[in-house]
Amino acid sequence: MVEKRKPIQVAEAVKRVISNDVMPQKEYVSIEESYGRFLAEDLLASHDVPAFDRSPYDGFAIRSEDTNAASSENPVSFTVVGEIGAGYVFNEEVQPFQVVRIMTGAPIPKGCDAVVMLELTKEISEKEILIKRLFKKGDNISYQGEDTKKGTVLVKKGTKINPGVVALLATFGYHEVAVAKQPVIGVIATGSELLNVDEPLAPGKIRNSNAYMILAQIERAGGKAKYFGKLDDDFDACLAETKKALAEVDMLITTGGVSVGDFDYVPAILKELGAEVLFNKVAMRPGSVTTVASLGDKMIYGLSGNPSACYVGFELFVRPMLRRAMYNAYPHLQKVTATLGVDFPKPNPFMRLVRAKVEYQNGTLVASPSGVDKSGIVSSLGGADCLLLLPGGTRGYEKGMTVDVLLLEDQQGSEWPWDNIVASYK
Ligand SMILES: Nc1nc2c(c(=O)[nH]1)N[C@H]1C(S)=C(S)[C@@H](COP(=O)(O)OP(=O)(O)OC[C@H]3O[C@@H](n4cnc5c(N)ncnc54)[C@H](O)[C@@H]3O)O[C@H]1N2
Ligand code: MOO
Ligand SMILES: [Mg+2]
Repeated sequence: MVEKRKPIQVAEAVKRVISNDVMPQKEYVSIEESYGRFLAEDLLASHDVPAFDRSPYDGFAIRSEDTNAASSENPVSFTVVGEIGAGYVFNEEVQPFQVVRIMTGAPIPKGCDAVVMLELTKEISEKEILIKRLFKKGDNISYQGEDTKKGTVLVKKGTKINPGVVALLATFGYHEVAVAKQPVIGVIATGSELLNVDEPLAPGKIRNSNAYMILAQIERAGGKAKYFGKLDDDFDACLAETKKALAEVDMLITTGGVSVGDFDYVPAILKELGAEVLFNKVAMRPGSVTTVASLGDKMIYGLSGNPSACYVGFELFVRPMLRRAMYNAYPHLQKVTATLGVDFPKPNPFMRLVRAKVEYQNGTLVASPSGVDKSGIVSSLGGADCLLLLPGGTRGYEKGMTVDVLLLEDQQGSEWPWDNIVASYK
């Protein structure tokens, strides 16, 4: 007798997954290697920026009070007592009616409280300039700490390091950066029909696309993938490889063999391993047979063999655990609303997660499927940058309705996108 599985709602399934603990770990990498990693500590400003009052222009540092009487009819003469470029300090105190020629980025000399741009002065000689208007204290000065103050938390732990964050790390002298250790995620593809990518097609066979897709998804989410190869549908071989892989990884993904077919061995393998199955049926399309289990402190993801179902299963269930394991507080895909670009007349009792593409049309975000909406489809994946969320129900969807979408390429993420998914805002 075929096993009858009871579907649970998507939100409940995700909840069951993330109720498992993760143990983020820290390691240090050089700043050159930090791009794309996740911060393991808050990024603190270790000093004021700027660290000293400085000139934002090429010009002359002045004592503003000396310009009180200056006007175009009454230009005031100043003596140039020195010159400093960025990186140098003028060490004497500037006296009345003296100025220092100063370049952008150089520290304001003692006694001065304003800067006059070169263009606003008249140079009589190397030693004398004229100023024809009044300047106030603070004119053209970048004050110490105006960019940021010592002790400010500039970037939170768990944030993905982008080029701007790298600039901050460098600014504050973090040449060794505390980043989250990348969780190692094992991948096993199962299926006697699977060919290697470099093999020619043969009757009944297909190339193994899921394994490589998952390796890329792991990398996109920030993890480290470890590929254990493809296996024939053979219980003993699959069990042995699963055991071996589990010993070497933080989490394990298998693809294929999770349904109720004669050669779908994943459920029996989980049983044999003594893993606790969190669910084996989710009220979603594609990916309804997605099975997730835990064994000790490790998660085992039995993703479907159907490419679209496999893809969706990763983004919903693996990605949040991976991101949490890198201190990230927004581990789920970011949810936004968009206008539905096409009709979906056929009702579905399960929530549909349609591989789709978002684009701006006259300033409005419009989401349209990136290909045929079936679980076994691979071609829709290439153009997908979001998943349209169409909750299950008795009615279809019309073009123009406002719907929720999950963004696949966004880095901000979401704390929890699964509340208030509305069937249609109309
Ligand atoms: N009687 C039932 N049959 C099926 C059910 C069901 O509930 N009752 N569920 C269907 C659904 S939904 C899905 S999804 C699939 C899930 O199948 P499995 O996870 O068991 O995967 P396989 O049977 O191994 O393969 C399914 C399909 O995917 C192709 N495949 C497998 N691995 C790969 C790979 N690495 N790269 C590319 N394509 C792959 C495979 O050739 C099959 O075509 O079950 C339904 N059946
Ligand atoms: O799990 Mo299947 O992908 O619902 O088609
Ligand atoms: Mg199957």
